[in-house]
Amino acid sequence: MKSETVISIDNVSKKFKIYKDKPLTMKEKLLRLRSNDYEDFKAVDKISLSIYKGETISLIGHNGCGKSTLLKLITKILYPDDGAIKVSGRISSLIELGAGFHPDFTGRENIYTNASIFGLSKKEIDNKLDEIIAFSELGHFIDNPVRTYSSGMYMRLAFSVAINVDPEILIIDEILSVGDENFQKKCFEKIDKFKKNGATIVIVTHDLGTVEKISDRVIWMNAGKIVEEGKADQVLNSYKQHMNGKFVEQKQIEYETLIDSEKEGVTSFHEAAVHSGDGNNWGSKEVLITDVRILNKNGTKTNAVIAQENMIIEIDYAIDKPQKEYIFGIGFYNSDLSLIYGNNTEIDKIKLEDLERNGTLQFHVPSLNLLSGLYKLNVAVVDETHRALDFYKYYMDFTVVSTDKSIGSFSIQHSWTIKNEGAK
Ligand SMILES: Nc1ncnc2c1ncn2[C@@H]1O[C@H](COP(=O)(O)OP(=O)(O)OP(=O)(O)O)[C@@H](O)[C@H]1O
Repeated sequence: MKSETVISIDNVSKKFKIYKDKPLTMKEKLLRLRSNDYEDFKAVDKISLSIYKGETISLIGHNGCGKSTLLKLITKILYPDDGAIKVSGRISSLIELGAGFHPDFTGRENIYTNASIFGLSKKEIDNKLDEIIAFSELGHFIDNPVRTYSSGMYMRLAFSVAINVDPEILIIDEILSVGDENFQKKCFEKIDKFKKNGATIVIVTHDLGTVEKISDRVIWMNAGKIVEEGKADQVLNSYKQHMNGKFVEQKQIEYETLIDSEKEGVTSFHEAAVHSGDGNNWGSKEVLITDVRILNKNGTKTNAVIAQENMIIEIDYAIDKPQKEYIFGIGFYNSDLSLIYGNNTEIDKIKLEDLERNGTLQFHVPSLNLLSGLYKLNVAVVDETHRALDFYKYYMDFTVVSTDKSIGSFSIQHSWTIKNEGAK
């Protein structure tokens, strides 16, 4: 594959100005009510990359990491502050679609002006016209001014032109937002044809399924830099793990904010369960569950955990009336409210007889085998006859994020093999 380099990006940087307090109105400008202070922000930071003829490359990364800026630098919509980009071959881009359309011209007229921007002669456009119109599915609307088009119609026309000019290099930014499902399917078929004909494709999309399907190489960007590049499954796996970590971090912040507001008098999960009167808490109260926490692998209280990591459920209790024996239990429910896992100290043959008046029990999970989703936690203490002392149904919700995309609730270690020889 590593044949001819068609796009060479050499130590390229692009910065934008971020205004701290930009004057907005004339009055603010005249009276200098706000400063015009700004900071330089590097959207693309010293990137070097060679893209080879016939490769399909996907750029991935979270919002604002510089993917679109890099595409715009390749297509010369923007120019780098530093470094150099060399492109060899006819390039067509599906970014800023329809930017060159004149609103008063008809769709047909705009095809001519737009396709000529891509370097096609009048004759070449004549030959392609029917194909472009048919692809756009605009029918007789093609002879109406484009200002009368819906945004979807406008995009379809722009897309049809860009994709039908036989580019050697195709640059695509989030095409999945163009048109309905059938139109998108058609676009993908067309892209597939390009690929088979040896065109080079650079695509930006958040649709990781598409990335996995079409890419020869994936480039993961963060804060204007390349974090990792390589084969799709390898880079996507690192990226998904990173994104799961970010998701959990965000959840953690939300959770901590919630805990802070609880301190300020907002009802806790625990109190809510007791006082809601919706039947989620019952028991004789001779033994009380006073608090329950989920701790992540760092020992931090949380309501979001990463699959395959260590998790601990801590249960604080207070004994009002001592019992002959205590059985503590937990249960996990999925979002359909089906019990997916339950365990208690009796099942595990742990006899709890002479407990301190106040104490804490820990339920250790060295590697949580749940799939991504929202789960509910039940916690209970009962006596040796299973009489409820304190029983919480749905004590709290917790989120699990997993890189395993299997369906259901549990991750199961598995492999697929195919046995051909001798199979009947
Ligand atoms: N013309 C501009 N002026 C100022 N800042 C800009 C400009 N264009 C982009 N930026 C900033 O540069 C950063 C990178 O933007 P870019 O559009 O390249 O990100 P992206 O990775 O494509 O994001 P997304 O996935 O949301 O499309 C962002 O912080 C954005 O706000």
